[in-house]
Amino acid sequence: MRLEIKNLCKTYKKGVVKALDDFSVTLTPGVYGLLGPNGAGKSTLMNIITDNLNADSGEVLYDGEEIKKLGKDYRTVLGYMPQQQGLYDDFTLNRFLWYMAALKGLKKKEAKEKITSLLDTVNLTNAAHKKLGGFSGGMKQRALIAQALLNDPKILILDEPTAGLDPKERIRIRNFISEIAEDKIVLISTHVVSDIEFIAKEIILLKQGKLVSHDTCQNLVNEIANKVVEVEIEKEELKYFQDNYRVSNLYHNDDKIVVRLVTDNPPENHKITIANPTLEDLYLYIFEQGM
Ligand SMILES: Nc1ncnc2c1ncn2[C@@H]1O[C@H](COP(=O)(O)OP(=O)(O)OP(=O)(O)O)[C@@H](O)[C@H]1O
Repeated sequence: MRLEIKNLCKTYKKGVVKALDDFSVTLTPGVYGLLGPNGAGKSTLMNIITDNLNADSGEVLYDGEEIKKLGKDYRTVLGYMPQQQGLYDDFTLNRFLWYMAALKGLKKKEAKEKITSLLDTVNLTNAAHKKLGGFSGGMKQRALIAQALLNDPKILILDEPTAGLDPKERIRIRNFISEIAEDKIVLISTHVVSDIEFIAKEIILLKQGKLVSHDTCQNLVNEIANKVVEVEIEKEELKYFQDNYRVSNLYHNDDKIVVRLVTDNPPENHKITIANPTLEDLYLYIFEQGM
């Protein structure tokens, strides 16, 4: 199974805003993390992949066939969790899931089984008869994930699935995504590096609509080997370092401060220790400009 995304371009406001700029990548079963800052083009890409938005040019192919031509056949293999918006606040969760199951064309028996098991999976069985309007942010996220899985999709597109979740829920959802990903193509967009650092087989880095890089987390962080350093500084020096370096972390050590920097040019005249780079360091290296 393959999803080929080829040379996508998309602009808004009559070409003034370039949201996607010749973006290409091929996905096979497994989890992909789509990482980029606000406005990078993540939602635009997901909307095109889910056929909710037309690209200006380029195409998306599912097993060699254009998704536009596949139409309904493509929708039956697709699960999409959009960002929280327009939830049916007056619906109970149960009614919402039955409604979504009907839209996806599930038979009654199939829908009943699926809804029961998904409610358990997302830990919302006890809330099934409560209205969505009274749900917390985390509960809404879990309801949206459940609806995306109703048709047992082969391609699962998740737009910031852990936004608004507390750490316990975040871990639960992350493990669950990892578990179900075996025979699916799962694309997760996020700003939160830890959501995908350990479960993604590849990370796709998107900046101003352009593909910066896509590779395993290990290969990506290897690109900044020797560029991550811990430096012991005086308190008075902190502002200088914050203004002139990418500071990915800092902590106090007696009367000194230790700053973690991601840099091509480590400071001289300081005690420096080379540190093991993380995906968060890489994110900062790529997306924090002008340093
Ligand atoms: N309907 C629209 N009309 C005009 N400009 C838009 C529209 N949708 C998105 N944009 C612009 O296109 C660019 C990409 O936006 P997009 O929402 O795809 O990015 P994103 O990476 O998903 O951002 P976020 O993380 O904030 O959701 C941004 O500059 C955004 O302002």
